[in-house]
Amino acid sequence: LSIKCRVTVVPTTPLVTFLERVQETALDTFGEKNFDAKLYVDLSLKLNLSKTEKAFDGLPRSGENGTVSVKALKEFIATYFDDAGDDLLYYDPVDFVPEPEGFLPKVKNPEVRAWALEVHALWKNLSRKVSDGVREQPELHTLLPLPEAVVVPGSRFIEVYYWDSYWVIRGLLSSKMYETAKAIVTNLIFLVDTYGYVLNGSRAYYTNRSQPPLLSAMVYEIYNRTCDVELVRKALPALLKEHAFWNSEIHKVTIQDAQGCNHNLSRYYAMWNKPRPESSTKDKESASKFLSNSEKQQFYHDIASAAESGWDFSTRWMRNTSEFTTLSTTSILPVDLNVYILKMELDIAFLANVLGNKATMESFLEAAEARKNAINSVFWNGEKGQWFDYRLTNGTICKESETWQACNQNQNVYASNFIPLWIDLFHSDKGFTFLIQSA
Ligand SMILES: OC[C@H]1O[C@H](O[C@H]2O[C@H](CO)[C@@H](O)[C@H](O)[C@H]2O)[C@H](O)[C@@H](O)[C@@H]1O
Repeated sequence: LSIKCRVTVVPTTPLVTFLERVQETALDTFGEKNFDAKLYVDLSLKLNLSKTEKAFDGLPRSGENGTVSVKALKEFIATYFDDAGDDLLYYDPVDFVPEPEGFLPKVKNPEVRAWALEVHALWKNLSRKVSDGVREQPELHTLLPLPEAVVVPGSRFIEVYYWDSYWVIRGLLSSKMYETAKAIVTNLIFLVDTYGYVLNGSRAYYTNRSQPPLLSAMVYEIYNRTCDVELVRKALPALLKEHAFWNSEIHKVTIQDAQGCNHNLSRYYAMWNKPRPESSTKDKESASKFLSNSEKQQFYHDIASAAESGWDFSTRWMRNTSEFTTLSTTSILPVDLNVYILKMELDIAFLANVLGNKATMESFLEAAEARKNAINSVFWNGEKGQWFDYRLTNGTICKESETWQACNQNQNVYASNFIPLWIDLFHSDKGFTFLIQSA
């Protein structure tokens, strides 16, 4: 009756595959000290891929392992590639002013205000625009051609990230930078239109997974500040598509409670079963303990799914908390993901109402009610006053449904056990009352 869940794999680009080879060679040549695998998959080509590959294959190699010398590899990289980050240009955000009018009116302490203004000034440092070259010849870049200006997390993360954008937007709204906030949402909608979901980040090697789904929360926050109905009109179809993605066959799991009631919940489930290109050398080393190809593939799938959770990497996803190779992200129903999807359902209902679309509003209020019940039936633990992640008995097997067992709740304490308190719906009962009483 049960069948093995197939892992859908979203193929990457020939450029990413080639850059992984360069990455591996660089590790052999330059050694582990200060090695950052991501740097190599962020390089962009100066010439076309076949010419570059030909030159790479022609590099002189020596010794048993065919090592390339430091000098030859440095020369090859300088000749054939632009530096990582060269394809993203510094950008002056249109709505940035050094001290916005009405900035954080409740913050009176002068030192805290000065610090807040320093943080505010970071928006200028972190704003970028994808260069025209990426749009003209996308095959030379792993950076994706987003249409609008972007705000990047910074440091080695020189592309847009999905869930980082939520906090970026919260900050931008405090800084009164509404246009920049809307541009970020436009980019994320572009990703949904192009791929069917918001990618982990705007790189060709991130197309196989998403990240904690907070797009609806971004639209909701912006609408509350700006009352921009056009933004809502543009966003709603993308939000409906994203909701379908997180409830798709691979993400959705049904749990039957003791009363025989079925509850649908979602899990992280990347569409990938190979090393992550941005950390390929590290992932291969971690997987070297497994002998069979299918065990390796399962492990890679769970690594990419942990990256999809935004919690890469936490003991939360491990069967044995001291052994990384027991990572089993896809066999866990996470509290936080389901709360984000519940929030998405409530936001969609709210936004549909803004557009006068009553049918969508009603169907999403119903979906939210069902998920709230599922969260309380499957995750809530009255004795401990928390919502716990739920371990599936056999996550890789697709069954019609699985019967709830108390022993499958992971009773370790993580911040995510309290995420339901983010949603007003949970304030009147359970954890909130419990926390107030304990306090
Ligand atoms: O701030 C950006 C993100 O940084 C971390 O994850 C990202 O880097 C990983 C390795 O380079 C990659 O595998 C992962 O998919 C990326 O999202 C952090 O864990 C994320 O929470 C954060 O969004």
